[in-house]
Amino acid sequence: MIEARGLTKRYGATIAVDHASFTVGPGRVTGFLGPNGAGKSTTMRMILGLDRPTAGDVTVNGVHYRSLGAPLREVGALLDATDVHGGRSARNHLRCLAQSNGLPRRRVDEVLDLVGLRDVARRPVRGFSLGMGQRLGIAAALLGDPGVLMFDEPANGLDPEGIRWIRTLMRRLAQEGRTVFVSSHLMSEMALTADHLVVIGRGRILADTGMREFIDQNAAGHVRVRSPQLGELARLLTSGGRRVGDGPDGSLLVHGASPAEVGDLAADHALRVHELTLVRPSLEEAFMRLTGDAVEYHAAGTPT
Ligand SMILES: Nc1ncnc2c1ncn2[C@@H]1O[C@H](COP(=O)(O)OP(=O)(O)OP(=O)(O)O)[C@@H](O)[C@H]1O
Repeated sequence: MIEARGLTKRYGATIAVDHASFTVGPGRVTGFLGPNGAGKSTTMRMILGLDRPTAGDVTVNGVHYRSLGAPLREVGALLDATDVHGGRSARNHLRCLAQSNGLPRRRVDEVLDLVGLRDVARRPVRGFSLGMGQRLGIAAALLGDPGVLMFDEPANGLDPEGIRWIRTLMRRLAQEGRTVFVSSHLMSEMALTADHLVVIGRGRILADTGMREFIDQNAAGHVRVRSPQLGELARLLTSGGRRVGDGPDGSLLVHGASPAEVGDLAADHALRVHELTLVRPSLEEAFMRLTGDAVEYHAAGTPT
């Protein structure tokens, strides 16, 4: 369990994290979302005692990270996977970590197996690809078999198979009852992985809610219709106060009506319908709606 109360971090005139209060509970994957510069890494660094809060407080299992007796047994974290001595082999890197944290040596081979690095365990880390480096970082996070895990952009550099692997791993860790807190900019991936979301924008917590609720509260779905009499159906819909737009491949997108309402209207006027699909809103749409005002850097021509 991670608990933040009024957590605040200032860097000079910049407020990186602004009175953030949230709880990350066990047994589920909690996604940590926010635009670039929103304060995610700063928050994670404060959880791990790497940055000192300007105000407020954050604890892991009720204790400040710096007060934990055996930190790696309580919290495993992947923050910056490149932060490894390049001349060492993967196995030696993990052995050093195990030794300095009083963890059993046999655990090193267990985690190497777990992340699929056993075959390259003797190779110097400097020759590792980005994806192999991510796996090694994850192995280090798992070394102490901790109940709380934090991953900052874990899918960074992973290929599709690797992305699926990390998703399955995180879900399994949560099913085992662990607290899993993960930041990512990959919305479609997050939609498949997280049960719960904490969303931050310009340092402030904008949402702390379940995945389904978050999407439903922040975006609306629409109905996709195909009909050989689409023009007529569109006229009926707009005169009834519905908003319509052009969809892909000559379909019509109807906003503010259910499939049943569109189907009934068509039937009432003897119009043939070839497709009637409810298109649910995506996490990406909901995220963009909520954080639109909190985005610091927009590319020219990007709708806000
Ligand atoms: N050491 C620092 N000194 C000064 N400002 C900092 C420092 N670290 C972070 N900041 C600022 O704090 C804000 C939050 O940064 P942070 O890296 O936490 O955001 P983030 O959500 O992790 O972003 P990203 O998604 O781009 O990784 C930014 O405005 C950043 O420039």
